[in-house]
Parts: sequence; structure tokens; C-alpha cells
Amino acid sequence: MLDVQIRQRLGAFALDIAFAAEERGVTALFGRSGSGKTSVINAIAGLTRPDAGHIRVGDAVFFDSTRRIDVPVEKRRIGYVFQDSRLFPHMSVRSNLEYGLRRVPAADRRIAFDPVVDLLGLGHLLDRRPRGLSGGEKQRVAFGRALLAQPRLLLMDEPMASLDSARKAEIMPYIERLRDEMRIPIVMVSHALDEVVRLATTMVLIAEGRVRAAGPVGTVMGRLDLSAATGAHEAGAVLDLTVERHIPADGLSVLAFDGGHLTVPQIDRPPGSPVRLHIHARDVIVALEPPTGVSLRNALAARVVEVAEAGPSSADLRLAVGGSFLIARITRAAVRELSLAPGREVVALVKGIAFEPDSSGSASDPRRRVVDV
Ligand SMILES: Nc1ncnc2c1ncn2[C@@H]1O[C@H](COP(=O)(O)OP(=O)(O)OP(=O)(O)O)[C@@H](O)[C@H]1O
Repeated sequence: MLDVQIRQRLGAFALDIAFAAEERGVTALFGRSGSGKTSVINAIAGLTRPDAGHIRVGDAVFFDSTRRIDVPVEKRRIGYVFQDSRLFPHMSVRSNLEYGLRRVPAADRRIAFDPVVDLLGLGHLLDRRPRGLSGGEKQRVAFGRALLAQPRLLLMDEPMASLDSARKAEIMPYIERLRDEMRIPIVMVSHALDEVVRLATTMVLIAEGRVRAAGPVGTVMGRLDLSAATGAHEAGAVLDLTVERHIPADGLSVLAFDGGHLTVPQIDRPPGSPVRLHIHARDVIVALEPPTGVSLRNALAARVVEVAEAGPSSADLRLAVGGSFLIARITRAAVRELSLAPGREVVALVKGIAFEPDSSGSASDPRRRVVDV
């Protein structure tokens, strides 16, 4: 378990943070600029010292004010990747990577050079100098250098903020591989919702130095009261599904989750693979009966759980679909006319599904595309 509970005064700013997250996967600290995200990871890294609280990763206690424990930075064994890669310019990629490795006694090296080079696709870059590398390549080297220092925990502060959308699409699959193939907890700071939706296991929403919500991404994103904090125009739920089968003749794939099935344009992943979809509230409508004679393919049995105002004429519905949630943004007039209230059984119709380019990198357009299915 990653267990962080800290209070810290930074000039006029008060940080008062508490969250716990699974060690497995990526914990994303998400929030507006100035909300306190970097201050939290600086405290985890040991770069600053909280006034009170504790910071634990599994069995390791980095900080505990009541027990007077404050492990110095270099003893915490934390890898830190910054927005700019901060490579040594006079050293080759190989030497930059070896720098991480050399700082750890041979007996303590669990993560070896070659697998990291393979994982991050760095083989053809080893003899180059950082100056000639693209932003995405530099970041991959920075991930490698951090990993080879055998960290107990990897911290990433906006690792994609200096990359354009094409470079960002290129590097996300590598972060996914890091997440899925290395057993190292990752804490990532981000203010980009698409990154969080794509990469995070646990989402910690921070506002004004405090945690507004923390939990699995689908749970946090499915809460109506947080849509303003996550960016109202992007309100929408996150579903975790599995590829069930492909229908090549129609160019479609069928995805399954605990609330039923969704049909989407064919995706390039084998049956059984996990897929996460961000389904925007404005792409979901509701009907009282299963519709006939419409082109929409995705209709799911749902129950209204919550109704909340979303604007002068609009409302958000939180819909339970199996054990998952969808959000639908509809007009307040429709809420009234269809008597939509908690408990009401409805059919959720998904008009479009926002895809991030898949991890095979096969999507030609690196930006999110919405497809009608
Ligand atoms: N040492 C310090 N002294 C005074 N104020 C500080 C100090 N460190 C941070 N702050 C203030 O604390 C607030 C939170 O800063 P922090 O960098 O943690 O936010 P952030 O969420 O990471 O923002 P961004 O996304 O812009 O990097 C800011 O208002 C910042 O000015």
C-alpha cells in the first residue's frame, strides 16, 4: 500500500493531503495548476519535509513525524522523472543509463540493463547524445535511467507536458508497458485528463492543497459532484472492458464488461485484452424502452442513480450499468418529461466512443477521435 498523509505549510499555501493507493499500477495526482500536486511528490521524494504526518510505501516508512523518522532522499531509493528529461548532455544514451545502474551495488540490482533497453525501445539510440533526440526519446531515456537506479517507487512530474500530441501518443504505450511489466509503483502528476484516463489505476483529485476524491479511476470519474473539478466539458465516465471478439467482415469489435457489451470499430488487440474507454456524458442519451429502427448499436440496460444540475438547461444523470457507471448529459426538460429520478430503469444509448490511440500505436491520428457506432 502507498499511504500518504501529510500536512505542510509552504508560504501562504497549506497542503493537507491524505490518500492510500494500491502499490500496483499508476497513481495519478490530478488537479489544476497550483493545486499542490508537485508539492506532494516532492514530499514523497524527500526533497521537502512535511510538518506532520507519514509517508509509507509497502513496508518502507520514509517519513513519520510521531516516530521521528525522516529517511534522507538518497536512502529512499526513489526514481524521479521530471517534465524536462534532465539527461547529462555530454554523455551518450548508454552512459546516461549506466549512471543510474552504477549507483547501486551489483548485489542489489534487480532490474538489468538489457530488458530496460528492450522495454523502452532504446537499442538504436545507445550511442547517440541527448542533444539529437526527440522529446519523446529523451523521456524514454529518462525513464530508463530512473528504472536502472533500482527504485522502490517511481515518481513522474508531468512527464508528457513538454511533448506535442504526436510525441505524447508515442510515449504513452511505453508508460503502459512500464506500468504492466515492471513491479514498481508509479506516482504520476498530471493536469491532463486524457493521460489520467489512459494510464492511471488510482486517481487522486487534488484541489487547493486537499484531496477531493481518491479511488479507482472509474469510480472517481463516475461521480457527478466532481465533474467541475475534472473539467466539466470533459465530463464522462470511464469503463474498463475486455475484447470479447472481432467481426472482421463488419470491421467491428465486441467488448464486454460487467454491464453488458459495446460494439466499436475494430481495434487491434487480441481477444482477452483489457480496453479502457472514456465515454463522454454528451455522447450518452437515455430512452425508456429499447429503441427500434435506429442506427445506434450500443444500448445498455441501466438504472438512474443520481440526477444533478449541470447548467441552466442541462442535467447529468449517473447511471448504474452492471457494477459500472455511465454519465449522461441531457436537458432538464427531458428529465422532467421522462420522469427520470433515482431508481428509474432506462436504456442508455451510447452515441459515440472516444478512443485514445491504442497501445499498438496503430492509430494514424494521435488525437482522440470519436467514432459513431
Ligand atoms: N516553497 C514554497 N514556498 C511558498 N509557496 C510554495 C512553495 N512551494 C510551493 N508553493 C506554492 O504552493 C502551491 C502549490 O504548488 P505546486 O507546485 O505543488 O502545485 P501544482 O499543482 O504542482 O501546480 P503545477 O501544475 O502548476 O505545477 C502554489 O501556489 C505554490 O506557489
